Amino acid sequence: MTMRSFGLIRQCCNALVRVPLAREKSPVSLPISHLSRSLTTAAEALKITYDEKSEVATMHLCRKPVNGLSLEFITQISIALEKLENERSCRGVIISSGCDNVFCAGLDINEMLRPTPERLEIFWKTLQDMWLQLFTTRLMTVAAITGHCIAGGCLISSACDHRVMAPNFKIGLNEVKLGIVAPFWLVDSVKNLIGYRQTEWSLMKGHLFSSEDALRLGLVDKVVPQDQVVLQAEADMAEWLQVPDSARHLSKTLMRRDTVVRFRSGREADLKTFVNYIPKESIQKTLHSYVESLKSKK
Ligand SMILES: CC/C=C\C/C=C\C/C=C\C=C\CC(=O)SCCNC(=O)CCNC(=O)[C@H](O)C(C)(C)COP(=O)(O)OP(=O)(O)OC[C@H]1O[C@@H](n2cnc3c(N)ncnc32)[C@H](O)[C@@H]1OP(=O)(O)O
Repeated sequence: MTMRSFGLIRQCCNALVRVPLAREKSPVSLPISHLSRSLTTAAEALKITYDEKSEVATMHLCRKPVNGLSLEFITQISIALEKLENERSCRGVIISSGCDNVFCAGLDINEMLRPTPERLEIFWKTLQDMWLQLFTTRLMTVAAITGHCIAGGCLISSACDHRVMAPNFKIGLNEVKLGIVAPFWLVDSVKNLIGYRQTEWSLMKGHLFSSEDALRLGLVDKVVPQDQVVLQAEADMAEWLQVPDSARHLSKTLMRRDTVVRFRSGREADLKTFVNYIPKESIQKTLHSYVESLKSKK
């Protein structure tokens, strides 16, 4: 197998000074996070490899301990996606995790705790952009879900084209448990997979589905033992790439158009809601208690 890492991407990801490169906005300077805490450096957090033979890249999320989506991390993912999208030979990307038993625990909650208004706004815009990129990319996208996949984690997996998950983990939208509400575009992308009622019910309860239930409902496409998830994702990717790229991408565009149109017309209002809602004292209290409960479960 001929593997090479994307020098350009690594280079880009290591130097996070100006963001974002994503479509639909001009670069802005980033206030450096003093809140976001991770056991990995920005350089270690995202590893991209490319297999020339299969024409498939792997985006390995390694922001320990739980791949919490901080502004810097989302920006890295966004830049990497853009680079892969522009790499003509690349036809697909597998998104995998380097965190034990966690694919992604969603947004880094620290981003929402006592945030500065400026950073909060950039954070949400960058998340919106990253989601749109992933949801509409010409690349075939497969999520290799080797662990829990919660809220923002489900944002990533549900934006992909195909999902392989390990058994006995949790997946879904639990935002209400944090006293917040998932954005409509994330809800729409989950609804596209599992239908209205299951989405409504799980959203209102903050219910996380087991891998097995997720398979039954269509929130994931396959459940295989944890040590086979990546291999299965690679095999499924190879099968998917037998379909001509442009026809596959046009079909995806056709199917996702309504969601994208709704997103584009609602994204400004969604941003306003987020930046107004998160700093509220009542929300801050609930978020704080939630973080405390995570820490005290040990
Ligand atoms: C009308 C109003 C409208 C709109 C409002 C606006 C918009 C909505 C806004 C936001 C949408 C948010 C989506 C999200 O993604 S919120 C995040 C949701 N995620 C979670 O709830 C996951 C929480 N984590 C867990 O359940 C577990 O950690 C686990 C199952 C993923 C893993 O369990 P483990 O036992 O393996 O590990 P832990 O010991 O629990 O965790 C290790 C370490 O990591 C910290 N941590 C976990 N998750 C997060 C996180 N999401 N962000 C930051 N930090 C996290 C955890 O506290 C531990 O830290 P310490 O080692 O104790 O310091």
